Amino acid sequence: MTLLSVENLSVRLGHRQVLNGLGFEVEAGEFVGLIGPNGAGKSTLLRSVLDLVPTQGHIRLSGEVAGAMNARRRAARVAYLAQEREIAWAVPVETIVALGREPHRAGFAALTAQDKTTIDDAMQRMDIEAFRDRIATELSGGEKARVLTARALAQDAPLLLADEPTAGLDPAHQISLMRLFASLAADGKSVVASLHDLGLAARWCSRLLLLHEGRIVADGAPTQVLTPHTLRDIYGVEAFFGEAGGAPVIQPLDLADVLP
Ligand SMILES: Nc1ncnc2c1ncn2[C@@H]1O[C@H](COP(=O)(O)OP(=O)(O)OP(=O)(O)O)[C@@H](O)[C@H]1O
Repeated sequence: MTLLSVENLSVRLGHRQVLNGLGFEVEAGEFVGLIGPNGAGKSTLLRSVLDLVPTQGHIRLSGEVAGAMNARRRAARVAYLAQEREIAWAVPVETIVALGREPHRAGFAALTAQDKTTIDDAMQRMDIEAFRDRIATELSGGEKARVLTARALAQDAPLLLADEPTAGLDPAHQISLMRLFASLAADGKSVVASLHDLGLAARWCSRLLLLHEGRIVADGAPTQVLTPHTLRDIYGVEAFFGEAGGAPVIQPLDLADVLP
């Protein structure tokens, strides 16, 4: 089943043409890494799906035109983790995570047993149970990131869009998150995550979309997309390519114009 369909998507912000006629589909069960250098258009692409920027083209969520949906209907189909990790409200962590259940609740109805189970599950997955009663604004950057990810998970939408979800996380929590996203995909959901860590992207994503200057320049399996050629041409780096435990290992080493 196609959870996201993007056709001929263009976005202009101010005087800049940020996205240029993008097209791709995301099927249920995919963990797609959205990669590309700074300014390539990754956040803008994710924000387009949420109708947060003016777009031209066609975006469908589970077959339905995204722009025509009200916020509640959209939230039932797609959860979004924004790049900004600020939490404005000085309320307990659990209250922030519970906001993820809003699209499933009628008005100010109390949380159901199902809501509570989903919230507990999201907190456990993000390893934040220990500080469920702490005030969210008083947490560290990485802890806040985990709280906001838990909120997106609690939304329990079939598609999760995450903007640099591993930023600010320590290595163990980065790997846990990539494992979690891979397991969500294995359960039939889809995740599209923008990533700068090419090693994590290569190892855990089922597919990579490489953006450059507002266009998709490669789309496919990680080893097809991340080649010495694309790393040099698009990122301007030389990298080590290897393999461990049946998955690719990619480690950028130096700037392409520095190495002999
Ligand atoms: N409101 C805006 N007005 C004008 N240009 C903008 C606006 N927002 C973003 N841009 C430009 O659009 C381009 C793409 O930005 P975007 O944030 O989508 O890139 P990105 O791939 O997510 O980058 P990064 O990896 O640095 O987060 C950038 O050149 C940026 O300067």
